[in-house]
Amino acid sequence: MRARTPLPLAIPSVLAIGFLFLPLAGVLTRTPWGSLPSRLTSHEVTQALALSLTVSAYSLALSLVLGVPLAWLLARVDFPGKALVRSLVMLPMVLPPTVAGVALLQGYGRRGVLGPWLDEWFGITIPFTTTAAVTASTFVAMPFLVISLEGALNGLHPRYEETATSLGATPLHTFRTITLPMIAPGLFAGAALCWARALGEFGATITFAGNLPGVTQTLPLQVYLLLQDDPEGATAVSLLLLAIATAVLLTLRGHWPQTPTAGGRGRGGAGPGRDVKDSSWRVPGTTSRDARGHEEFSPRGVRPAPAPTAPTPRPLRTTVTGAVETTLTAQAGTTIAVVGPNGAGKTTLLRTLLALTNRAKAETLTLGDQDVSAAPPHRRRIAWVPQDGALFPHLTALANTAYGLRAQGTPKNEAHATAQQWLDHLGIGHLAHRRPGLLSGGQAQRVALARALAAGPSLLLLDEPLAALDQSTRAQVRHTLRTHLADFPGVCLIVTHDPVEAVSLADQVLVLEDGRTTQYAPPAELARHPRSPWVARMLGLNAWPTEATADGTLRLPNGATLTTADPPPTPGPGLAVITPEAVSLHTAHPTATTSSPRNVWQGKVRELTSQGSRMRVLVDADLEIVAEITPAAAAELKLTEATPVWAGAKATEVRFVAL
Ligand SMILES: Nc1ncnc2c1ncn2[C@@H]1O[C@H](COP(=O)(O)OP(=O)(O)OP(=O)(O)O)[C@@H](O)[C@H]1O
Repeated sequence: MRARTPLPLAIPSVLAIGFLFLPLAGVLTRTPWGSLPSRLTSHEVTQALALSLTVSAYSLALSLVLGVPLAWLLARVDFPGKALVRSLVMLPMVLPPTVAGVALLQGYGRRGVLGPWLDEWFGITIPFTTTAAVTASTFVAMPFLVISLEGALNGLHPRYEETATSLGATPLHTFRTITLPMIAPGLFAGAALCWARALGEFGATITFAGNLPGVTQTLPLQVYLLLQDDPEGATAVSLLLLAIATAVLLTLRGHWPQTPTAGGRGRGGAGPGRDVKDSSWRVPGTTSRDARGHEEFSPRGVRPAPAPTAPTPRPLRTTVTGAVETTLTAQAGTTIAVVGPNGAGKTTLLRTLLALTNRAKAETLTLGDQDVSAAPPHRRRIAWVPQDGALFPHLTALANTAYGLRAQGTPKNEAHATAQQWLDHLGIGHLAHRRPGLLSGGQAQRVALARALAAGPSLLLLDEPLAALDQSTRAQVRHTLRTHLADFPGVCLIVTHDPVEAVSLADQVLVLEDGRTTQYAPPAELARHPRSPWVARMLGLNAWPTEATADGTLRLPNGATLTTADPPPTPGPGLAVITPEAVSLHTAHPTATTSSPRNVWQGKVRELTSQGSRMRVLVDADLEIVAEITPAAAAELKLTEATPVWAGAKATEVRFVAL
């Protein structure tokens, strides 16, 4: 239900509307409707109209040629004095037009800064010519195009262009096929505003170009002239300008940059900011089961089509230095999970391999027998699937999937046929003609994977591919990923925060902490010998850095000691690890009971969470320790937050991992 408009807001709003509308109503009521056709078809008016259209068209063309690159520069390049340049661009928007005319005279007039040179070198005189009218119009109108386009470019997340590049598109191809279509509404709106402003330009034109019929006398100038001895004629021409301006605004409806329209710019696919749980973008008539990506792996019971031709297997060898330091070698067909705390450098590592950042450098990057360390992003054959998929919203699932092949020069029919095979292979062939805006999060992720695989990469980079999906879709897409990564002959790096994903999808786990490699090992090795407290905790274990002493006890940083039944043969640093299931909880000191663990801590329950059919209890003692117990045991102990408890672990349950 819509909220009622509050009266204190409604009254000034109505007044504002009246204030704006009244003068326009005046024009409408005072227009000499009877003589309107003859007045508007008179020689003077048609001549001025033709001149106005010519001047505004040239002005638009000039603004596009100069303004588009300038907008791109302002939006995409950091350079000294950028704020100053932006202010300069906006200045003509706020400058009184007559002042703009005076400035133009001082710049390009006969006695201006550039005028004498133009006259001397080229014999060109600008003032009081049609060129002057075009110059004046461009001066005041171009800022509208630049500002509007800069806004559109800023609103376009670079992820789209970067993904296109990773699929093999050259910068020019990316600009033509991704940037331009995606900023088209902003460009269109900016161009229309620029043209309309040029059409209505008066002050700068009359000052710099004069009022010469057939040369510089545009419609606004004619209105001014007519007003002096034919007010009705002025009203008639004003109506013409009013009609043109209204037509422009009506055409622009819904094309304003930043207008939050459904499926608008930058929101296609699982685009940035998209809530994949939002059901509003589902296809009408599809069941939630369909729209959430369930049961679609084998639509209509058909087995997924076989994979189209795959690239030759290529192992990976790389050494990365800078903000991230790591050395990786992996056999072809290996899936590597990249894990680590927030800010550890996982995304930076992927962007380094893609050559999309200068914060770190792949000193060596060899894929198979090819050294691509110095190759630009589009020649590396490294396909990237960003976290949200970044499907190109203006292309269908099929065209998205064919994008890499098309960018690499494959003819359209062939590329589309191969793309269809990939979509079939991933079980989403029936969605080929849908735009990303009509795909669910799970479907969009599969299309993004199909698009990456279809480009024939040697290295596949997946940045948290399941992060934006809800739990049940996540399980489905994980299954799809596992199936298809098993077939992928190159190396695949998956960034993830989810230990289940790391363990279930990967052959190797790369642990990054603070930009450095803590561990690079198979998941089982990670579980057996976690090399840092973070790794152990990621795997759900209790772990503390410790120092094994000569007497066989483990000394913790806070001075406390742990007793282990299996003391290390030599003293040294390591991790003390206890599984949560091995921690027992008691309401009294356990020495008073039959079971008597050698390690006992007194503390308070800080947090209780359920984990499947078990309860995880976080206890604050001298150290933080997690116990995993049954709900029945939790109920028996009457555990709630802040309940005082004793936590115990037998010496046989304390494991020492040497570092
Ligand atoms: N463009 C940048 N300029 C400077 N520092 C950056 C830039 N991007 C990221 N960083 C910093 O680099 C470090 C690593 O960031 P990165 O995004 O690679 O981490 P991450 O492991 O992917 O983190 P998360 O798990 O939160 O996504 C962080 O400290 C981050 O603040």
